[in-house]
Amino acid sequence: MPFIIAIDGPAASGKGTIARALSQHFGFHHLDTGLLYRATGAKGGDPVAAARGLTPADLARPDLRSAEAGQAASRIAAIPEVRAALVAFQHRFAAQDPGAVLDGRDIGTVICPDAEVKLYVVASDEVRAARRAAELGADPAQMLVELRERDQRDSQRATAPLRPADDAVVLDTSDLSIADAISRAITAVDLARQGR
Ligand SMILES: Nc1ncnc2c1ncn2[C@@H]1O[C@H](COP(=O)(O)OP(=O)(O)OP(=O)(O)O)[C@@H](O)[C@H]1O
Ligand SMILES: Nc1ccn([C@@H]2O[C@H](COP(=O)(O)O)[C@@H](O)[C@H]2O)c(=O)n1
Repeated sequence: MPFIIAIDGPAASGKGTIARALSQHFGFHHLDTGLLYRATGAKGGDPVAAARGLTPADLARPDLRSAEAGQAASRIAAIPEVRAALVAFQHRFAAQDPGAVLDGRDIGTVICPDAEVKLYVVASDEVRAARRAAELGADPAQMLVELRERDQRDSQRATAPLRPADDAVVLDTSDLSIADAISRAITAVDLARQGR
């Protein structure tokens, strides 16, 4: 049975950074599920058809990390048929040996509710905005508005809203260096592997 690590949390909290590090440390596959929604939103046209027809080339578009692509993703992610179209791909990905790390908004609650480890990564709004602004070369105040708008939409939608699974370990990275955040995540996974 593959070992599954589910990582969820609000925008720019550090999910992807931790997920990449865990996948390298444990030799697991990694899927940034936000990319599926970003690519769907960026395609334009009917979002349900776009989600059903996603190709590897769509996922490799160079413009997917922008704030605009994030907002477009968040809007189409509220459509239940879009989410349904992306489930099978995520399940296939998670089924790979020896294990997989998936990060997103509904991994521990909807996509992989039986994941061996569930992390819910958070950081204060201001810290997240500052980090994302530094990454994109953008204005922190503008980023704060953008992230809050996206978080609100993601957590208030009816289907698969952003929320921690009941059995998730909450990891607040506000005052943690990247190395310390990764180290805590590795410890959480090591504990779960010992108990397997
Ligand atoms: N603990 C940390 N300390 C400082 N910077 C960090 C930390 N964790 C992540 N970062 C930086 O913050 C930014 C956002 O991190 P990351 O992309 O991992 O977040 P995310 O939750 O995956 O975002 P998204 O929801 O948009 O996919 C990146 O520039 C990353 O390098
Ligand atoms: N499992 C997921 C992953 C992402 N979303 C939506 O996509 C947006 C972009 O995600 P990033 O992780 O790249 O920031 C995000 O704001 C969500 O609306 C999702 O719904 N479920």
